[in-house]
Amino acid sequence: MTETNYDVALIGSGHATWHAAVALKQAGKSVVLIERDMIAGTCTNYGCDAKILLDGPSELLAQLKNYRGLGVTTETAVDWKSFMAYKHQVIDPLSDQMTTLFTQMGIDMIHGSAILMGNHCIQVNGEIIRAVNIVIGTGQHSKRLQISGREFMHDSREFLNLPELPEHVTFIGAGIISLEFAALIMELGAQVTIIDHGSRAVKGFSADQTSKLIAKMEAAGATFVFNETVLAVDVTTDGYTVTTANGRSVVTNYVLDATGREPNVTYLGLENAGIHSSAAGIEVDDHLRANGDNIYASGDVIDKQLPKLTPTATFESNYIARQILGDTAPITYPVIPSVLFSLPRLAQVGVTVDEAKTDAENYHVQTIPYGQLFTFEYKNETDAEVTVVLDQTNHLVGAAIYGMDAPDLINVLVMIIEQRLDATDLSRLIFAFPTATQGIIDALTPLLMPEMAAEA
Ligand SMILES: Cc1cc2nc3c(=O)[nH]c(=O)nc-3n(C[C@H](O)[C@H](O)[C@H](O)COP(=O)(O)OP(=O)(O)OC[C@H]3O[C@@H](n4cnc5c(N)ncnc54)[C@H](O)[C@@H]3O)c2cc1C
Ligand SMILES: NC(=O)c1ccc[n+]([C@@H]2O[C@H](COP(=O)([O-])OP(=O)(O)OC[C@H]3O[C@@H](n4cnc5c(N)ncnc54)[C@H](O)[C@@H]3O)[C@@H](O)[C@H]2O)c1
Repeated sequence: MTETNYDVALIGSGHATWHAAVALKQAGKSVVLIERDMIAGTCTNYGCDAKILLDGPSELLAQLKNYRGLGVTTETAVDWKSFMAYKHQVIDPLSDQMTTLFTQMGIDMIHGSAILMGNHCIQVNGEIIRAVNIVIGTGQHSKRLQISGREFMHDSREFLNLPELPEHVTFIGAGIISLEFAALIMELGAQVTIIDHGSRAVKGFSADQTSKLIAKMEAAGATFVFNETVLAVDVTTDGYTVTTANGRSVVTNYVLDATGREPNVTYLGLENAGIHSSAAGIEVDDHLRANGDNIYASGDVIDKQLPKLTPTATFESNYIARQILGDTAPITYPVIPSVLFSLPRLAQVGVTVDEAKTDAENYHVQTIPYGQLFTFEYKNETDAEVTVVLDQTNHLVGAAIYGMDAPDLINVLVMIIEQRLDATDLSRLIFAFPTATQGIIDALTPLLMPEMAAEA
C-alpha cells in the first residue's frame, strides 16, 4: 500500500471543495481532490447548470404569454430531443474542462471513494493519503421512496437527461425540484400531477406567493394533490399507474421521486475520526470543523438550517481555505437568497414574510405590485410583486418576490439588506432606465425613509 502526503486533502469536487482547493494551491499548499463521480459535482453536472439551460425556452414562452391578445400571435414549438442534444453539447464537456483547469494549476485528482481512517489519514482505491488538513464536501443524493414499484421511479439526474418529453409526468413531493421541473415541461406541453404528503409546497418560500404560483399552475392545467401518501407505482401497457392511500389512481408516463435530498455520509469512515452526523448531515462547530481540529466539512453535507445551495457551498469553501491559511474568525453568514426557478420565479431573502407577519412588534411588511406599477419595464407581467420586510428603523431586512425577474432583483435587495442602505443612500445613486431594478428601487426608496418609521 503506497502512502502520499499532502497539506490538504478534499473529499468531493463540487463547489464545497474546489474553490478551497484553488485558493489553497494558489497559496502554495499541496492539494488533492478525491472524487468518486464526475469532477465539479452536482451543480455543474446534474443540477443548477443543466436545469437553467433546459429552462431557457420555457422562460421565453412564459414571457410571450404576457402579450396574448395584444398582437403577438406566433406559436413557437420546442423540439425537446434537439434541445436535449444542445444541453449535452454545453454541459457534458464542463467536467473535463474543470479537470484540465485543476491539472494546469497543479491540483492532484484521484478518482475513487474516500474513507477516513483517522484524523490525518484517508484510504482511497487501496492507497493511503496523509494530510495535515482534510475537507469533507461530499454533498447529498436524492432520497428514494421505499414503496412497491420504486424501480419505475426516476430522480432529478435522470430527468435532466430525458431523451423524449413524456406526455404526462407525476411528481412525488411538491418541493423545489418538482415545481421547477413541472413548470419547465408544462410550458412545452406536458401534463403534470404533483403529489405531496404534506399540506403545502416549497416551504422555504412565502406562503401567499406559493399559493399564487400554484393557482397559476393549476389554471394552466397542473394537478396538485396535498396530504396524500403514495403507496405504489405499477407498470401498464403504455405507462404507469400511481396509487395513493386515499384510493387515487394517476395514469402517467413518467414518475419522478423528488421527496428530498440526504447527505452523503455513509461508508465515509466518519467514526474513525470522531465525527458525528445526523440525518441532516455532518455536525460542525462555528469554524466548520467536524472534529474540532483539522477536519472541516463544507457545503450540502453539513447539518445546517441554512439553504443548501451552490452559493452557500462556495462561501463555506472559501472560508475554509482562509482558516487553513491562518484566519481564526468564526464563520458569519450574510443573508442567503433562494430562488425557485418556476414560471414565474419565486425568490426569498432574509427575514421571511411569514415570520414577519407573526412579529408585528419588530417588523412590518409591504407589498409592491410592481408588475402593475411598471407594466412597460416588466413586460406586461401584471401579477409580479415584491413583499418587503422592514424593521423598526425602516431598514430592509427581508423580501419575497413573485415574478420572472426575481432571480436578478433579489440580488439587488441582498445588497440593500447587507449594506443597510437607506433612502438617502439610494437617492445618491443613479440607475439605468427603463429597467427592472430601477422600477423596484423607485418604489422601495420612500419606504426606507427613517421618518416614516417614527410615524408608523
Ligand atoms: C436538480 C438540482 C438543481 C439545483 N439547482 C440549484 C440552483 O438553481 N441554485 C443553487 O444554488 N443550487 C441548486 N442546487 C443545489 C446545488 O447543486 C448544491 O447545493 C451544490 O451542488 C452543493 O455543492 P457540494 O459541493 O456541497 O456538493 P456536490 O456538488 O454534490 O459535490 C459533492 C461531491 O462529492 C462526491 N462524493 C460523495 N461521497 C464521496 C466519497 N466518499 N469519496 C469521493 N467523492 C465523494 C460526489 O460524487 C459529488 O461529486 C440544485 C440541486 C439539484 C439536485
Ligand atoms: N433553485 C434551487 O436553488 C434548487 C433547485 C433544485 C434543487 N435544489 C436543492 O435540492 C433540494 C430540493 O430537493 P427536493 O425538491 O427533492 O426536496 P424538498 O425538500 O424541496 O422537497 C421535498 C418535498 O417532498 C415532500 N415529501 C417528502 N416525503 C414524501 C412522501 N413520502 N410522499 C410525498 N411527498 C413527500 C416534502 O413534503 C417536500 O415538500 C434543495 O434543498 C436544494 O438543496 C435547489
